[in-house]
Parts: sequence; structure tokens; C-alpha cells
Amino acid sequence: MKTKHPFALIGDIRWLLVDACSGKDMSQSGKHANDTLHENKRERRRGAAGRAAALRRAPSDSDCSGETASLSADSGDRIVKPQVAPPRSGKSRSRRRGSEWEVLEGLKDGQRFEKRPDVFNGYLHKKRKWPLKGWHKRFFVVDGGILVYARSPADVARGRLHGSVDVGLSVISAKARRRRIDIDADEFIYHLRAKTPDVFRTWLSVLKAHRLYRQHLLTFGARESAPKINAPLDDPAATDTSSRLVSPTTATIRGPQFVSGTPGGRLASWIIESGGPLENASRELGQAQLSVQQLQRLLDALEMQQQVHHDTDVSLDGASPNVKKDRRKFGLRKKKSNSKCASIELTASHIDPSNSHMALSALTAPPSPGGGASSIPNSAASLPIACAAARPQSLPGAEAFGPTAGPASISSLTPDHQLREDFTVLAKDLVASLKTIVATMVCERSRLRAAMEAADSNGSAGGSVVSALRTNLTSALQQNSGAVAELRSRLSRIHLASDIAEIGSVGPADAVNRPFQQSLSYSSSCVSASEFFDAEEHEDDDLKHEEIIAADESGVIELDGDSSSEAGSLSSEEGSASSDNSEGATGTGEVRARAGGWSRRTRLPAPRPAAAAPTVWNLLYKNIGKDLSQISMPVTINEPLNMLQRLCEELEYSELLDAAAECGSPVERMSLVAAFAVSAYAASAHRAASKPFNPLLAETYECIRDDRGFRFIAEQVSHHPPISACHAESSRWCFWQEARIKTKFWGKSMEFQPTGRVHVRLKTTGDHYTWNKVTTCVHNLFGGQRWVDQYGDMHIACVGADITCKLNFVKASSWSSSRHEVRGSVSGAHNVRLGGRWSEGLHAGDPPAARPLWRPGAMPPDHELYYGFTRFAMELNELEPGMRELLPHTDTRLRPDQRALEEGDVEAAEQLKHELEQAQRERRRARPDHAPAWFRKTASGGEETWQFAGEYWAARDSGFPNLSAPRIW
Ligand SMILES: CC(C)CCC[C@@H](C)[C@H]1CC[C@H]2[C@@H]3CC=C4C[C@@H](O)CC[C@]4(C)[C@H]3CC[C@]12C
Repeated sequence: MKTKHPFALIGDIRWLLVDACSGKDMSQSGKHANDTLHENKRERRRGAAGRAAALRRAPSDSDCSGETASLSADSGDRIVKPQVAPPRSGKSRSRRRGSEWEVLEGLKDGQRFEKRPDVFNGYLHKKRKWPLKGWHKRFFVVDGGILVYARSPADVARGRLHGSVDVGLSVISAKARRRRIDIDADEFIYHLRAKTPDVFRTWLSVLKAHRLYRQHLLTFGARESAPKINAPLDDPAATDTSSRLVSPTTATIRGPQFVSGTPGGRLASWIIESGGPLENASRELGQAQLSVQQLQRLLDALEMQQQVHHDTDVSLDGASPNVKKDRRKFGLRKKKSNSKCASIELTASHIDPSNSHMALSALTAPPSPGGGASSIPNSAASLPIACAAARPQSLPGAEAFGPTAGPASISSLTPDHQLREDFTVLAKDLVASLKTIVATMVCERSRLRAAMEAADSNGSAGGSVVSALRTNLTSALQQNSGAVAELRSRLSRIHLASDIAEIGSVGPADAVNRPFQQSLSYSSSCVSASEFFDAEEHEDDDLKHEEIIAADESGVIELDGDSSSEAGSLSSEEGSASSDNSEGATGTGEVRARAGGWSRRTRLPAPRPAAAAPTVWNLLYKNIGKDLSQISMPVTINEPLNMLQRLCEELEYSELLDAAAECGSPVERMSLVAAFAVSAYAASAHRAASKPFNPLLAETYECIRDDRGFRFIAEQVSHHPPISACHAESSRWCFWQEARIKTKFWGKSMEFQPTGRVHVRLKTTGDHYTWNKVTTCVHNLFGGQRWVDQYGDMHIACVGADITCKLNFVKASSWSSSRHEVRGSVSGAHNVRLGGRWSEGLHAGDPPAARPLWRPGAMPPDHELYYGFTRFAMELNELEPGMRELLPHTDTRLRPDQRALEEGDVEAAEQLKHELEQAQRERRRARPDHAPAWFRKTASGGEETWQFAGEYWAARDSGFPNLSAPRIW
């Protein structure tokens, strides 16, 4: 089998995605697309040659051979002149459509890079963390393939690092013309810019060398210890905890090496495919273990707080000797902090080592070599303690928490109820992550079983290999389930020990019954790391440097939303919407019996196919050597819904609009509209694994929900760029929007930015609300477990009225408790604060007086196996009895490939999808000008929008007599 080195594939993946996602759909748009593609390929060959040449003159042989070559953006005279050819900066179209981004190549198959490049450092400008604009001058040091940065060399020396990244595992792209280097480390994307072309070239060559060296280390596992990530440079405590946690990326990389030495077959492919999920599961387990420890410590903190309360009532002198002893034992003292809250410090040396061992290692352990341990913003970060755990390397002023620094500051203590909330959040996260692990194991078990059966029935000579594998797997599964059981039992012990009544069992059933308030972490006392970063960067003293570089330097690939590419794994993604979508539950997901005894389905006809979602890696392995444009992307990365239906899905919580329409107070109305706007994002929490079908041009989708009192119609009005327009109405309101989605691909993550505004008009009051959409980002595209984040500012206006609402969807960081958080306020006659999480609910006002506005329904049982769909999502593609005759032939429900996928017939789905897309291409050639049937383009205020022409429903009543829309299937 011809293989290609995995690192070399990273560049290809970029290619693949750019091509595949560019909306050109390769063959889809005929000649133009083909031309671009060929140009791309030519460009790529040239680029590769250039890069190879550059590599031959790697910087380790160059002038930068001193102990530490130094570089300053300010003083040109200290610049070390590299002998490296500048990266191509031709004007031709390149892989990043129209720009000149060069993606650094990885280690090729068989290639080695043993010589450790010199440590290198210097200043670069780093784009400020979202949402702030501008650039900061930062001091970077790359050593052994790990790049770290801080504000100044002194800060680096003191270990006050702002961040670090494994350049071997990142996708690095560079643009010479702008002196830009972007490093996509999955969790973070660093946008860097060099002051001069020389500085740029030097850094690029240095990074290339360090990257290859690091990849060499990862591949050939050099004896020398892997560099630590996220650890202060001079941190003497070389904890080995990290080696236990395997990064998913590392795991992925192992795949092809194994395969190249093994005959193919399903078993081998299982081994490749399961690498990511299993490693992820084991990483999650490690994380879960930390969470359990943190729960324990939180519980301790709670207990201590009770004692503090006690002490305030009873003077210390009068306190029982035990209390005094305990307080001494914990080195407990009240301390004033900058924050509003008092803080309690625990002195590490006073903590009972048997209890604190894990937690302390949590405080000191760096994440896994691949940054894996931190690649998912995890529950572990929900707590003050967790923040402390993450701070040592990441936050200014955190050095005191360092492993050798003595006092491990545990938490800035917060009011009791906040600790309880934190406990609940963490416990819930823990349960969610355990469930994910179990789901992964279950899924992998069945896939392995299938693979083994196939191997057995082949009666292949590999019998002994198979049985060895079987034994290994069984023991791995046992170990893992043992660990899960252990974690569960520890968790339940913690629950028993805690007297936090409202937490109770954290199973889904309880989650349903849990009062709204408790499902939210209103105002964790823990300032999240992201807040911290932002605050810190705000006060930065080199503000004057900030705007030195134009702010529009995003350097992204702008793609149409027609991404029809890469694949996913089966693993369900993190996210914790609790609720009542589950069977038998009441409320939004209730089974609504219809006239005639028909009731809506509560389950899809078939679970997601087991062969679902080979990763892009695997896809590439199977197609190595082939022209990438020939690879057809499997339908298994799709979910059996399309974008039109996803727009309808945003009406899942339409009762919020009903309530707004009935509400007398403008501020309250705005709050309810805000809750509705946020609720549109809830579904995404469980849906990172697959993408919706791209609607064909002229495809329509209607949804009449008498039970919910609305009817909805959507149409695909443009194909290039893809635009879906929709309109819904009830007796109380109208809702309309169009989805035109800009996609930006960063290497390991993909951002989706819908443009255009959403509109709601309340018929009762005449209020017309409009708002923008925030960005959705799918992280970890190639790891086992993708996850979704949504961030940005949303402004809701009420046309002609003096009331607005601003909401900020907080960007997740693995160290913050602000995952999925939404904060904002309504400003009108009076102001109301809003807060919550897009996956958990929104509340108005400040706790404890906060009022719930919305909470998502519970996920149905086994939702992981059914694409992460809610009940409402499952119902969207259901063909009600008698409906077929009433629908126009363009309705999505009649689309055969999507239906086949829904029914689990992957082969048919694949074949049909291919045919439909082919037919669409032909139609496009024959009739390039297509006029949508139900929506008209209008220009309002210089902006083109698509307005519903209003004829659909009348036409439907008369059986669509004059439907001119083409037959699209
Ligand atoms: C399979 C892998 C590679 C990619 C998966 C991409 C999925 C998760 C992406 C592709 C397009 C995205 C959608 C684009 C637009 C919107 C509209 C917005 O109002 C809510 C989010 C929503 C609905 C996004 C959810 C996430 C989404 C469905």
C-alpha cells in the first residue's frame, strides 16, 4: 500500500477542504471550478518544490546557530539573516483562494529530522484575542518544536507565559506579502505578524525546522523527553503526568504507520478509525478523574465555608477545638482580593497529601504533549479550582501557583450558592463526559465486533492477530469500563457525602426535574481565563503598538457555505443540554397525538450508520496517490436534514415568540425575543459530528405545525453562493431570515458566519425585531471528537423603538468556565441583565432573583446514536400520512438521498446524492439563470435580501397548478 506520511497530509487536508468547501464542489460548477482546481494543483506542485528547496536550506544550517539566535522586531541590526528562499508570493490564485498563503509541509514518509534546531526567540506581533481588535507585540521562544510566548523576555524567564503551542501538531500557514504566520493549534489560532520581511522569513524557516523536528520526535519517539507544553520554561518540576494522557492527534498520526505494515481489511481500518475515539475516551477519562478530584476539593471548600459561617456566628475562641484545628490544617485565612469576593487560600503543604495528591497534580500537570488534555474546553475548567489549575502557565501573576511555589491557591471563595452551582456544573459535565466515554466504547465495541466477524468469516490467516487484538481490546474495554465504574462510584460517594440536596442524582431524569435555576452557573466567582486574558490585554501598556497593523488582517479563506467535505467520527460531542425532549416527557417534546390516531415519531427510522464518518485522515489514506478532486465525500458525514430544515429547527422554541406577543412590557418582550434568538443555537451543542445536506437549487421545505401554531416555508434561492431563504408565521408573529453562510477554514477548525439578519414581527404589538447571527465554530475537525463553539456579539433592535438588547456569546477556552456562556442586557425603560448558556438556558435579572426565560428540552434517549437530534429535529423530515400528495415536488421530504440516509441505506444515499448533484450541474449548464419560485430579491438600504412573495400557501391549497420549478429529483 502506498502511503504518504501523515504530516504531509496536513497540507493536503487544507487543500481538500478548501477545494471541497469552496462551494465549487469541484466538478460541480463546471469549467471554472476545474480551471481553478488545475491552477491550484499546478500552484501546489510549484509550492511544494519551493518548500522542499527551502527545507534543504533549513535554518539549523544557517546563521542562526548561536545558542539562542535572537531577533527583534524593532532593531533590524540584530536580525539574523536567513538563507532561506522567501516563500512564494506570486499573484496567482493559490490554495487560499486569491491569496498567497503557504501551508507548511510536514515530515514526509520516511523523512527524518533528527537534529534539534537551536532555540530561537524574538518579537512578533500577535493579533489580540477575540473580541478585541489590534495587535500586541509579544516575545516568542521556540524550543524543541514548542512555541511559547509572553509579554517580554523577562516574563518568559519567570515563566509568566501567555500561551504555548506544539508547532509539530499545528497547521501553520504563512503569507509573505503580509508577513503573516498563522498557527492553528485547534484550540487556539494564533495570528502572528512580523515587523519586517526578514523577520518574517527567519521565523518561517525556524518554525519549519522546529516543526519537522517535533514531528520527527512524535513519529520516531526520540529518547529525549518530549518538551512540555504550557509549562513555564524554567519549570523544574518535570511532571510525567502528561505522558499518560495521549493526545488525539498523536493517536491519529499513529494510524498510517500501523497500516503501512499491516495488510488492509476491516480490522485494520477499525484500528485506524478507532484510534482517535479511543484515545479521546482515554483522555476524557483522565479529565474525568481530575474532575472527580476537583469535585472532592469543592466539597471540601463547601465544608470549610460552612465552618467559616459557623465561625462568624461563634467567635473562634468559642469554636470547637476541631474547627480551629481544621482551619489551621487548611491554612485557612480570609483574604481581601481584588474581586468582590473574599478569597481563601489553602496552603498546599497543609493539605492532607492522601487527599490532595491528584488535585495537586492537576494543579501542576501540564497537558498532554499534543495539548490533548486541553483540547476540549472541559468541565474541569468550570471551577475556581480548575481555573487555579490552569493558571500557572497561562495567566499573569500565576507563578505563585507553580508547582514549587508552595501555596496552591485553591479558590477565591464565593458565596455558598455559587460553590454549589459550580459543583453542579462540574458534576453535570462529568456525567456528560462519562456518557460520552460510554457511548464511544459502545460504538467502538460494535464496530470492532463487526470487523472481527468479517475477519473471522474471511477465515483469514490473521487468526492469531485477530485473537490477540480481541484479547487486547477486551482488556482495554474492561479497563475502561472499570475506570468508568470507579469514577461513577466515586461520584456517587461524593454525592452521598455532600448534603447539597438539589444536586441529587445527576442522571438525565433528574436533570429534567431540576429547577431551572440550578442548571445555570450564573456568576461563578471564578473569573474565567478568557476574561482574565482580555482584561489583562486591555490594560496592556503597549497599547500604542496595537493598531500598528491594519485590523482587517484576518487572513482567512473565505469560502462559500457549500462545504461538502470532510468526515466525522461517531463520537457524540460534548454539551449538556438537559431536558424534556426525551420520550414520555411533557412540554415541547411531547408526543402530540394527531387527529386520526397518527402521532409524530419519537425516533428516526435508523440510527446513524455504523460505518459513519471515517475521518478525513482515513479518507485520504484510502485515496493516497489519487487526484484529490476525485475523492467523493461520503454521505456519511451528513445528517438526514438539510439547511432549510435547520432553519426551521430554529423555531423549536417558538413558544417564546408566542409569549412575547402576549406580553405587555416592552422590556420583557425584548427579553423573550432574546431568549428565542439564543435558543436557535441550542441544537448545535450535539451536532458537531455531521453536516446538513446542501439543498439543491429550487429545493423547498415546508413545515406546518398546527400544534405549535405556525407554518414555515423555505427555499434554496441561490446555489453560488448558497442562500436559503425562509418565512414562518403564526397568528401572533412572523419570522423570516435568509442564511448565507461564510465559511472560514483554519486548518483544524472551521468557522461558519451566517450573514444577513433574522426578523421577527409581533402581530399583536407591531414590534419588528431584527438581529444578527453569531459565529459557529467546529473545532478539532480531524480529531476523534469535534466540538462546537459559538461566539460573537448579537444586537437585537426593535425597529423604531428605543429598546435594544446586546448579547455576547463568549468564546470558549479550555481554561474557562464560560463555555457556551451568553451574557448581555436589555436597555429600555429600565435595564435588565440577561445571562446563561446557549446550551442550557437564559435567565433575566441577577441571581438569586433571576428569572428563567428559557431552557432547552432534554435530549431523547440514545440521541448520540441518532445524530444528536432533538425530538423536534427528528420530526422535521417526517412524511406524515397523506402529505406526499400535498407537497410540491421540490419539497425536501421527497428528496431521495436524504431519505435513504435517514433509513440507514448508505449505499443508496451515496449513489442518489451523486446522481442528484450531477443532474444539478447539468441543469445549471442548461439554465444558468434560475428564478426562485417563492421568494423575490429586493434591495433595501443597499442590501439585497430575499422576501417571501406570499404565494406559496394559496398555491398549495390549489395543488400547485402552475409550479414552474424544475424537477430536481
Ligand atoms: C462534519 C463536520 C466536518 C462539519 C460539521 C459542520 C456543521 C456542524 C455546521 C455546518 C453549517 C453550520 C450551521 C451554519 C448556520 C447556522 C445558522 C445559525 O443560526 C445556527 C447555527 C447553524 C445552524 C450552524 C450549525 C453548525 C453547522 C451545521
